[in-house]
Amino acid sequence: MSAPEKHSIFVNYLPERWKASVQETSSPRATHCIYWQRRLKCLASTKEDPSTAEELDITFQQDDFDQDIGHGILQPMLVNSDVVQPLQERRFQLGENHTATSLASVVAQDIPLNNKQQSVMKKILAEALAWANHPYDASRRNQLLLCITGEGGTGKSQILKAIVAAMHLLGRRDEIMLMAPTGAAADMIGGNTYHTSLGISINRLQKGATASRITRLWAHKTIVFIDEMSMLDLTMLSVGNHHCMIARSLNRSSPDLFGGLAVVILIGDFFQFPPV
Ligand SMILES: Nc1ncnc2c1ncn2[C@@H]1O[C@H](COP(=O)(O)OP(=O)(O)OP(=O)(O)O)[C@@H](O)[C@H]1O
Repeated sequence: MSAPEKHSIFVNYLPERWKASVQETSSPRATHCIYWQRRLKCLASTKEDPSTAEELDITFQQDDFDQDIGHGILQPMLVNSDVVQPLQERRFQLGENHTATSLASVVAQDIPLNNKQQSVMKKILAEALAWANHPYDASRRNQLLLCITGEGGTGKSQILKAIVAAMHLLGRRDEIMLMAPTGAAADMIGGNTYHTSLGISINRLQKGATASRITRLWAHKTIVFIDEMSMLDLTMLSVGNHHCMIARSLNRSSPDLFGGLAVVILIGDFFQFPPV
């Protein structure tokens, strides 16, 4: 159908009192503009002018507006993925006597986890629960050193996300250190860079201030995640380990890694990014 034909059909469809002004214009685009302008004006004045309301009712019978939502205003609506239960509700579900298994199943309601992810998560949480409120004790401590690897998209970060959520439920989110070798990778997990977290700097003048900040940062930590591990070479890992040992005031002869934190987790895939 040609544009003028469409235009005349459209004009015929309009209420009588609008036709005159619309017919004065020859362009279909201009007609549309006038039409919508008038309708929007009518929407705003429906209450004050009953005759306009009547006319609108007739016009809207062939329209795709949903009048139930009130004056055609679009309302924000929740979709399924937005319906996340409030923290308090999840804590109530969890109860006082929680275990790693019950904690994992509560978290899995919001963050889907497959069997492998769940078992890794339970292992980490069991350790975190066992060491809650315990000061470092080298004679008792058996560090959990974990390496989570797999191709991109296999759900490694999902485990991290679930652990953070679980610790948040327990009110122990602050006990997790999240770091990655680059700013972009650190951003992805809501953490800091490896260098910032461990005070690794080439600027010697800042050393004193950095040392006290790092000591405070690493106090009362239970779990450390190092994401994108393939981007760290052995030297950088060793430097980080050394800085952490100092920050946590660990005896230098101790065989424990990363300041003797209960859980040390490296995540990544050696087939992805090489050391930076
Ligand atoms: N068990 C699961 N059920 C449903 N979706 C999942 C599950 N595990 C992970 N996903 C989804 O799959 C996608 C990839 O997961 P994730 O980012 O954890 O992979 P990854 O192994 O960390 O990838 P990369 O190495 O690229 O960072 C994400 O959108 C995540 O939400």
